[in-house]
Amino acid sequence: MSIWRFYIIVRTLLTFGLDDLIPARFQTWYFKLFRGCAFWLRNKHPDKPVEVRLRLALQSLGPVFIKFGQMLSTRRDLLPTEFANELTILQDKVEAFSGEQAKQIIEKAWKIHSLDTYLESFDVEPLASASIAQVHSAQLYEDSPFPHKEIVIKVIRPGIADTMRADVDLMKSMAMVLEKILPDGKRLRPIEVVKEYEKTLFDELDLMREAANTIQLKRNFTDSKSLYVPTVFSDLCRNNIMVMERIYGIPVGDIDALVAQGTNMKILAERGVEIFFTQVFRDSFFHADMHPGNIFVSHENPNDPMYIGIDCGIVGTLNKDDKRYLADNFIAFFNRDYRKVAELHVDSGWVPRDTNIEDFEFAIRTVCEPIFEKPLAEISFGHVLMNLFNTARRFQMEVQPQLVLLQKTLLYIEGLGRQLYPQLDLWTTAKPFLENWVHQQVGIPALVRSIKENAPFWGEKLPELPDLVYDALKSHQELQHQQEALIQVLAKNNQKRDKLMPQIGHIAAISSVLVYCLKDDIKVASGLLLTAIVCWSISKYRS
Ligand SMILES: Nc1ncnc2c1ncn2[C@@H]1O[C@H](COP(=O)(O)OP(=O)(O)OP(=O)(O)O)[C@@H](O)[C@H]1O
Repeated sequence: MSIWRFYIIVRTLLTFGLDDLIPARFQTWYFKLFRGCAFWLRNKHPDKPVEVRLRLALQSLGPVFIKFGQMLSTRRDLLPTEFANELTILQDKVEAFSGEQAKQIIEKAWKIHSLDTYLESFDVEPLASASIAQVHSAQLYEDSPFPHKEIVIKVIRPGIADTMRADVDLMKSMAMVLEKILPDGKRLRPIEVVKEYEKTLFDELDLMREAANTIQLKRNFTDSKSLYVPTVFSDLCRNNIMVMERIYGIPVGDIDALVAQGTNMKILAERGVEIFFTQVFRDSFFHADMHPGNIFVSHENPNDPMYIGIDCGIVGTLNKDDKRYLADNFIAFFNRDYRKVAELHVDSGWVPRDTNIEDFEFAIRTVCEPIFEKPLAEISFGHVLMNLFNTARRFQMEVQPQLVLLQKTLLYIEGLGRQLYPQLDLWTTAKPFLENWVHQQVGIPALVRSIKENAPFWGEKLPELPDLVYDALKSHQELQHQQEALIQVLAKNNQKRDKLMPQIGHIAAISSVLVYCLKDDIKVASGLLLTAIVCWSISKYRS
């Protein structure tokens, strides 16, 4: 851990007066003494509210803290609303690194001496520069084996992995301290929050992963009229480099340009919601970094507009249970059946079995009923989900990260849809997707689907079937032989046992006569005679 970096962080936090966030009872006399002596670390922004100071401090601490703040802004269960609102406006602005350096990184990754080997030209001026990577445009040779000449190359910022590692380690240490000193430390789980963040952050560093995600998304939307995903040239991709077709479109946030080219805004807004629900309920694979910088609209066919999606660094995947959870809850919600929502949570084991259903139902009703004061068309699914998660967490539900990612994406999509077309009726657009999915899960369609799903397995096993039948018949025959042999052995044993009984009977009868004649003992003689009678009777009964 770098002492200097630690000092910078402490200095930033103090000069933005964030020690105000430490509860009074933890502001010990030695802390106050230190604070008083450190005159060069005075709060330089006393006029600003503390949430604004927090945002500015994170902004000045660089990419790792900026992205952390952005992630925290979606955790309204952990942060007060004014803090969460403020953190949503954190900007990921960083200075570009030199184009020459980008060239060297690419040459090293491709193991070539000069980019001329593959590229006709390379634009040293970056197209865009973000905290983790920078994007350059380039042109391939006319006769290159790749399908597009105009390409972009995304290059990971040099040294960023080390900076991120050092910052995340420092964050973890701070989280440990916070968990101990904050009165609400146990509930806020700062260590877990940082670990969750660490995973997302380091995933973004691997561009092979992003390339694979992009290829998957493109495959899912092959021949789609709604979404185009640029082609990735996987042969040229490396962990720190990604090469893809260059796309030309209107950034989705540029409403004026969209209107100017005569885009049908209603269809565009509806398609955004449709694409999202198709990804969730059909593909179980969704783009989870839907900020406006990653979404473009094609110049072609403005009346039948098509989106272009880039940057699949963060994607979410859902399993069957997650989808069931979403569909069942949404439908119960829109029927305002809070009891059902509570029961679903308990029956499925999402909240502990001993949860008081009435309390849970009441808590959900309290947060959701005000949402339904609005007309159905204006309701935000994202807010419904957010309120549900926050309530469920109070009842000890561990909300899975993929569901949090989905809820965040949903908020983006809804915001975007309403920005494009304020009258967008979300419920009408989304309902068919939910109902269709639920319909697919029960009854005949579910049976047909299950047969379809298992068909490849049976198709694979079918050629082996005659051999399997032959083997089964053969072993049945062998078993029959073994069974017959066994019956014979048992029959022999039974014969022996059948002879034994009368013999014992005879011996007992003779002994009875002898005992009576020689010993004159009537009791023993009668006992032996009785034994003889029993043995004869048994052998008689068996035969
Ligand atoms: N295939 C492409 N064609 C044209 N421009 C592109 C392409 N890919 C990326 N860009 C440009 O580069 C910008 C940044 O790309 P991208 O979002 O992939 O990078 P990033 O480092 O993940 O950025 P951020 O974290 O801000 O999303 C885009 O907003 C877009 O302007």
